[in-house]
Amino acid sequence: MPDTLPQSAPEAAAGDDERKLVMDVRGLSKRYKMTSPVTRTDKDGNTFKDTHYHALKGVSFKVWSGDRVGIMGHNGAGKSTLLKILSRVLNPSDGEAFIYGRATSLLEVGTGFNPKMTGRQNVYLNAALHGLTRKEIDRRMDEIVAFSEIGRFIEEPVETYSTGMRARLGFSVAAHLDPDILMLDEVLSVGDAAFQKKCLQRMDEITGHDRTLVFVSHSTGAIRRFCDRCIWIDHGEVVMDDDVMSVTEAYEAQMMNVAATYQAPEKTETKTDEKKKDAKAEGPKASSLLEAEAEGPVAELVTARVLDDAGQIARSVKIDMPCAIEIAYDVLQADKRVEPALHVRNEIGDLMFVVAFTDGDYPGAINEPGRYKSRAQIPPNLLNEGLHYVTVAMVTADPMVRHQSVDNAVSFSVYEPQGDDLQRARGRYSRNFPGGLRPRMDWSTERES
Ligand SMILES: Nc1ncnc2c1ncn2[C@@H]1O[C@H](COP(=O)(O)OP(=O)(O)OP(=O)(O)O)[C@@H](O)[C@H]1O
Repeated sequence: MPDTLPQSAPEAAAGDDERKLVMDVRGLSKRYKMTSPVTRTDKDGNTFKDTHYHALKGVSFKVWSGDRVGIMGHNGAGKSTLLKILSRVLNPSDGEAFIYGRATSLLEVGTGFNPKMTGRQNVYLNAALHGLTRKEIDRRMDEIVAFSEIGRFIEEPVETYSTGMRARLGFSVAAHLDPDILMLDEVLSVGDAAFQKKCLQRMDEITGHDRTLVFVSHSTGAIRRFCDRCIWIDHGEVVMDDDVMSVTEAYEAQMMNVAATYQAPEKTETKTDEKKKDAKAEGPKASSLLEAEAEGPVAELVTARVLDDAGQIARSVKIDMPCAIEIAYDVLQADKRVEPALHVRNEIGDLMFVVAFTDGDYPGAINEPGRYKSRAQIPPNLLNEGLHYVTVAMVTADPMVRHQSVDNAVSFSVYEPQGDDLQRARGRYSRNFPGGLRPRMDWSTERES
């Protein structure tokens, strides 16, 4: 049980990979002492009083130079505890974490500020603590101050700074220390995503292909934007460690119920009341809003799928690519003119848009019984980043009656791929876009004078 974390362990400095091993985390555990004990059951079924909270339970992983590792998990999963241990702010109860190379954690830099000293003095102090000589600091000082956007406040004591200003200066120092490994906790950068991006761009500049990033976040969008690998921590344990898309998709499926496919439940010969009760059970809710119920159902959704631009089922779609909602449905009565409709909501339930049925191949609408398949394409550069839930409705026109509505039948997340392709709707705006939509408009500009 080590009291301190060694900065390096010589026997493991070279990895079995072509790239260098920069972080070797072996069986890290952390138990916090609690004021009130909890009752637990051991594997033999015996109960006992435990005065510790097990925030991390045997976490192991390796990081190689150039990895950009996202660490994600629910509130209280143990992410910050892990980062604190890696930053040597906290000792583990068990296990070891070897770090090879110069690691900088925003956690250390930001929290290391002396409130009575000016911003400038703190930059000297912190950079010196990280091994920079006075000359090196002098050379970088102007850049650090400019990058932090602190302006003349750099001569004021840090205790007069807002939380955001303190975080910006912390970022700026961290980003100018030329670290081999940069560790960031998104929680500390709340409020200014532009700055976060700037810091990561700076990482790219200074470390080129050997950059290593460990980035803690709740946001699958941020992790996808900045990382290529992701470790999912749940209740203090690593549940998945893989490429960023596989892990974030699995996380969204489990934690946010994202499901790109819907299959109608098997039909049973139950009474209408029981059917309604069934519909309230888990999963997408199917409700029959039936004026025509006496005549039996008019149309029923059978399947729904979210497809990417290659026609594959997709739980996540790139913001600058089209995707499609494909539905199969049974029309059960003649001469009803069935028209499917889609309602798309974002993750906080705001209605983004409603799509009516405008398929020109069926000008007279669908009025023959049978199974139909329709596909509606959502254009690229329309939806904002984040989760989207699609409700599918079966409607008849003249008069307008909604016969079935399957709430949140399918869902998917829109994400922005990495890179700086200005064809995307982002332009040069680096913050998270407010608003439900993020359309790319065709601008035209003429010089008038
Ligand atoms: N000093 C402490 N004493 C006791 N329990 C603690 C302490 N610090 C953290 N914990 C507990 O350990 C667990 C993990 O906390 P941690 O901050 O690492 O989680 P997290 O994944 O970073 O959460 P969040 O996403 O909310 O920031 C939580 O249940 C928390 O209440």
